[in-house]
Amino acid sequence: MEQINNIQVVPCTSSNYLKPFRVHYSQNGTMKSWDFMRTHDSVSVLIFNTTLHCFILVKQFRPAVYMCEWEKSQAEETGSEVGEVGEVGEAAAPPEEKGDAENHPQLPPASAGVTYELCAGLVDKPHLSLEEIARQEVLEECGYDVPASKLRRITSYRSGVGVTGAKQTMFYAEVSDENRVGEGGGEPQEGELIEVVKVPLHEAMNFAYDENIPKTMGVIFSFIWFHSNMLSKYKISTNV
Ligand SMILES: Nc1ncnc2c1ncn2[C@@H]1O[C@H](COP(=O)(O)OP(=O)(O)O[C@H]2O[C@H](CO)[C@@H](O)[C@H](O)[C@H]2O)[C@@H](O)[C@H]1O
Ligand SMILES: [Mg+2]
Repeated sequence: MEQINNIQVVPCTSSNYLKPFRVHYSQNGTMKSWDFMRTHDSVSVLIFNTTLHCFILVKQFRPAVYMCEWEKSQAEETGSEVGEVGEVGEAAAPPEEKGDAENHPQLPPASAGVTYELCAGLVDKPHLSLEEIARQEVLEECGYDVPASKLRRITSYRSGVGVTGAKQTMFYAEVSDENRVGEGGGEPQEGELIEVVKVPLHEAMNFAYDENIPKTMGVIFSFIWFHSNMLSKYKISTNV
């Protein structure tokens, strides 16, 4: 269980991960503007362990998810509406007054910010192919060593079309226990704290649609993709 405290929200004035802009443009003769964020593209990987017949997901604390819950709890506490974007910063009091779960048991538990996700990573190394980046993420986050050539491209899509428009490319990797070379868990020097989670194949569809399990769209889509494309290969032993 994560322990989150000393929360402090400050304006983000420069970042290696995102840059906000406003674009003005003319569409069919009408002047318009749009606020957007430049971010990195990304890769994600559906990992299926053929020895254990389970999917390998990662589970991690996501500050952005937690802050949505945090803002909701602040609004409930003060009786105000959940604010406009930007008000999180204004509502945030210094940590000694507000940001500490011990003094403020009404703060959401850390688990409110933990999500189940596909193994994924940012495309931030221009000299590497998407497959090579995906391979590294599988190794670092989940501890399986699979050659880039064994990664099968499922598809790509735009994530966050209203705000970032970034492209994510999804891969499928079949692994076995023999490919397991470590614990995974992410790169500690990058501050990554990742838990590797197994979802048995026969539980996957219930998992996908269970709204009590916080997860990304990638998990849901990829489980359905597996169901319609790969299931026949594994059907006999799973009775699905
Ligand atoms: N906004 C941010 N602020 C501060 N530090 C940050 C940051 N974004 C990344 N980092 C740092 O970069 C490290 C590496 O992150 P990854 O490359 O694994 O991407 P991540 O899995 O977070 O996003 C992947 O997964 C999520 C969820 O699926 C997708 O939204 C995303 O596009 C995909 O790359 C993080 O552990 C953190 O240290
Ligand atoms: Mg990641």
